[in-house]
Amino acid sequence: MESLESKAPHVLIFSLPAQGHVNSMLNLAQLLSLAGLNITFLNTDRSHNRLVLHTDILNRFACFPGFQFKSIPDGLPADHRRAGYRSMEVFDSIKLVTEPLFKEMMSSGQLNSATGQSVTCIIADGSLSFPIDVGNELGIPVIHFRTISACSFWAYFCIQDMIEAGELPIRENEDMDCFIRSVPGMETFLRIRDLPSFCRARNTADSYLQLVKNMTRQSSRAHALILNTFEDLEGPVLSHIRIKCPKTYTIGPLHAILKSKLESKTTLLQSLSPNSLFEVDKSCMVWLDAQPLKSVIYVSFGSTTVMTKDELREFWYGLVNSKKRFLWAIRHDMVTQKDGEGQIPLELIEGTKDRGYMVGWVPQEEVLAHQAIGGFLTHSGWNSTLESIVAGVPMICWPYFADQQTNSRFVSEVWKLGMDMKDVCDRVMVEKMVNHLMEERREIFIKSAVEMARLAKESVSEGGSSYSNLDHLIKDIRLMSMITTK
Ligand SMILES: O=c1ccn([C@@H]2O[C@H](COP(=O)(O)OP(=O)(O)O[C@H]3O[C@H](CO)[C@@H](O)[C@H](O)[C@H]3O)[C@@H](O)[C@H]2O)c(=O)[nH]1
Ligand SMILES: C[C@H]1CC[C@@H]2C(C(=O)O)=CO[C@@H](O)[C@@H]21
Repeated sequence: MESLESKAPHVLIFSLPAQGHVNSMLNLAQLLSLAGLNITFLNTDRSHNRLVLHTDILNRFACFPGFQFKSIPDGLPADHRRAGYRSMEVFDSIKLVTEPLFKEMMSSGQLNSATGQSVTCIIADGSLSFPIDVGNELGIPVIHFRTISACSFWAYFCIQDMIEAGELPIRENEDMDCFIRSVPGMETFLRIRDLPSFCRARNTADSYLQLVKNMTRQSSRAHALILNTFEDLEGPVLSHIRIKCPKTYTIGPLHAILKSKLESKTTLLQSLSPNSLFEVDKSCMVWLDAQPLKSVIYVSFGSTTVMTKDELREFWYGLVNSKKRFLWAIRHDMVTQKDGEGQIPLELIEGTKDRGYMVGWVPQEEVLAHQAIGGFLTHSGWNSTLESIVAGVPMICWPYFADQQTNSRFVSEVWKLGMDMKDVCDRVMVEKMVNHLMEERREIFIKSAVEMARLAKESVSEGGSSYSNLDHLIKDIRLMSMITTK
């Protein structure tokens, strides 16, 4: 006779080594820990070491007795510049080095909890498919967590259809403003230039195009799919995704749901701090305190974007010429060739002294929530987009790569939360966009930004869609730890 035996749920969470991924996966880990689940968080050695160096992460999770960090090499040399398209090289090294080690760690029990309990469920980064195979071999269910938007996930998912319809590869001299017809639900607004950047490959055999096409389809093989989004934002595209991945849990914005859960546990509120792989410089908060209400445009291109010194100069001139105040987070490795000290034109230095503040890495969530912030010039990374939405801050989008090209189209054309300046980088355009966002067209954007922020907050409050979906996910994880015995 069959009976059900209950094992305490022990979830292994495995993140890709990139800021945008580690950030949202740690937020999920904290939420599941708050719900009483035992969690092992597997990071790469480098991500783990940087988190320990730049955050209070060990302290923050110390209050959860069932929580532990583990780490694994990502196979790249320590001095590898993990920025720009070179960040994609981690997929080769993971295949070569991390994948076999992961199999070994899983089968030898090295990832068991501190009390020796084995893993009952794996939540793997949706850009890694080998954990699904390992889970299948060991009889452990695997949930994919893709840290991008539903709209870009769906565009990736349809790459094969675009190839079969002859829309990819993009032909030489193709009009980039032509609409794409083979991404269901997006026929009336998605242009070629809005496809994830990997779709710009001239050849369908391109290794990155193949990689993102294949990895995305793998999510259908997972037990479930988690997306960091909410129903009111991406409902229509989610109904297409659910045809392929029926159990799709939308539980975002994760940073907001975590904040709302922690607010009800006042003793834990201090555990709300950035999951940063970079050293956070908080000096900008003092500068922001001294700026008038909604007067500052915050500029950041995230953790991976790189740009040439010419592009940097165009942005800089555009900002200074706009005569608006600006706070600019410039990572030390963002510019591909460094300018000589003396080459910065005096008018830029003067314009910045008067109205600007530049810093390496800021506490972004705090910055966006500051009353002095009136706009965000962003690369449209998904975390940044969600953080801006929750803060009700309208955006100018300058997408760099991957999902960002699709996110920026949705921000401007579908959600009307700002403007998209993809594929253009000149000072006149930057100046014009900044003035439109901060002044001329401000009212229109603010109206939709305020409404979307309200919907986002509603979704993470008790009774909201993300709030309930998180409860369902937790129930699902608990159910998985009930194993059938003879
Ligand atoms: O000075 C800064 C700049 C950024 N951030 C934080 O860093 C994160 C950046 O994440 P995101 O906006 O998603 O950008 P990327 O770091 O570029 O993230 C990668 O991962 C994302 C999620 O998969 C993808 O959407 C992006 O395209 C991909 O580049 C956000 O939480 C920001 O709050 C800071 O704390 N301080
Ligand atoms: C390195 C990038 C390729 C795929 C990942 C991604 C995704 O589509 O999930 C988004 O941005 C990146 O960090 C990853």
